[in-house]
Amino acid sequence: RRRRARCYLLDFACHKPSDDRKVTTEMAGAVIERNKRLGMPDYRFLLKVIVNSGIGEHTYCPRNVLDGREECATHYDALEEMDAFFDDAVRGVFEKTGVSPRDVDLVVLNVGSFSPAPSLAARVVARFGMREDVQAYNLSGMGCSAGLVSVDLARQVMLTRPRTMALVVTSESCAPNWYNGTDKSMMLGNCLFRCGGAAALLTNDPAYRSRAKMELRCLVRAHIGAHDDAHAAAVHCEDADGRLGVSLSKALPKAAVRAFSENLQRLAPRILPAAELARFTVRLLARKLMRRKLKFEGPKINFKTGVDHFCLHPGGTAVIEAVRKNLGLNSYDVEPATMTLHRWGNTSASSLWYVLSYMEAKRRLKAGDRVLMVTFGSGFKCNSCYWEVSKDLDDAGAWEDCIDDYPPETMVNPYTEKFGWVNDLQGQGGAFPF
Ligand SMILES: CC(C)(COP(=O)(O)OP(=O)(O)OC[C@H]1O[C@@H](n2cnc3c(N)ncnc32)[C@H](O)[C@@H]1OP(=O)(O)O)[C@@H](O)C(=O)NCCC(=O)NCCSC(=O)CC(=O)O
Repeated sequence: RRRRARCYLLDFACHKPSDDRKVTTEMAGAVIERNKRLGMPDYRFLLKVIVNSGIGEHTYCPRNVLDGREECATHYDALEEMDAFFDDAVRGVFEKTGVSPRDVDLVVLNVGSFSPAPSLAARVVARFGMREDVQAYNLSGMGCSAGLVSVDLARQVMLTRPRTMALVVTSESCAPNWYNGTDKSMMLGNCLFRCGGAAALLTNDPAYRSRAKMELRCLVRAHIGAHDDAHAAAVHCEDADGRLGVSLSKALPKAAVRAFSENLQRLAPRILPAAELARFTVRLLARKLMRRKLKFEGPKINFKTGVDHFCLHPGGTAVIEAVRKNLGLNSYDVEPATMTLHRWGNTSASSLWYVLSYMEAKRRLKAGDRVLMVTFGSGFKCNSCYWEVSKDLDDAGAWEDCIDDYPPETMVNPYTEKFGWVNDLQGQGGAFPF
């Protein structure tokens, strides 16, 4: 049973869409101009959010948006986006590892807001010619935290099956999910979410141990959906005019922190050294005895005593900042998440694999290092997992052609320079003189 409980990350690959799908400032301006429902206050709102979003000029959009068809996406558009991802990242992880699709025993796929029949997991099985006895699971509707739900599911199945090779496929569908209305909490999604995806091979087969990049030490899931405000923090819904989109509430960063502390309460005893836990207990008791009059500086519990690298979901600047403050991290610790947001945007559940890839490309990950992955998602959930790095890692992956440019000299994007004039114009309406 102990052998089956092992879970090795053999390798992973992140999707890099083709260059012609990049969302430049001009291209974003053209999409905004096309939406005739928007007025001057909406332009100002969009400008403010895009400028402060932490997103650069190299993120990717689906082809239908590029072609000006964001209001009338077809089923084919959604499938085309997924196929481009499969052909790049899924094929990529097979090529990197030399594992054949016919060696795969288990497929776990998560894509939140596109759930065709046959399922996308079945599409992967068919596209790569997998065996007839492959087990395929398809998760949807689970938001940005689903990547670790997939890892958990693969791990749970592996507990019952020795020598299993699992393919975990993680993405989000952007093509049919562009929001065309004027509800601010839903317009936010257009500014943050971008195309991306990742595929990872996990196994409990000890024969692969020496080739594995990391070994999973523990995985903890917290779900605070029983609280109404947390449940309503990220919702796929229609606005007052019946236009579909994802509503992100202003309370989302607060829900993230709440779910995070639930998660950490269970995670900390499993990953932190006894000395740090003892220090924290003493501090807690002292505070209780002094009836909370004692004031302590710094983080309540020091996660750096058990974690070398923090692989955080780049949900948005406010989400990264809330986690940074909560854990008492510095800018070096959150650099991988911040740079991922800048280069790729929020690619939902696959984001954390880009963050991990950044760490690897920067040669931060050395044998024996401990990596904490933390993701947040609708529900509201916080899932985390704790890995031990098996060897020094240096694969630049999807960052290969740009890793030396990060961190950039300035994180300021050119939106203010090009569209700052919307703040100078008076009035509520009017055309967008792009
Ligand atoms: C959107 C931001 C980049 C904006 O940054 P700013 O520094 O400009 O912050 P700010 O608070 O002043 O916000 C600017 C303006 O946007 C408005 N604003 C902010 N958040 C809003 C929201 N959710 N709905 C409606 N309006 C909103 C503010 O009121 C303000 O308007 P005014 O100027 O009129 O007062 C940041 O707030 C941010 O990162 N928010 C979190 C984004 C988020 O929810 N990410 C999670 C994605 S979901 C995810 O990853 C997981 C999942 O759910 O599955």
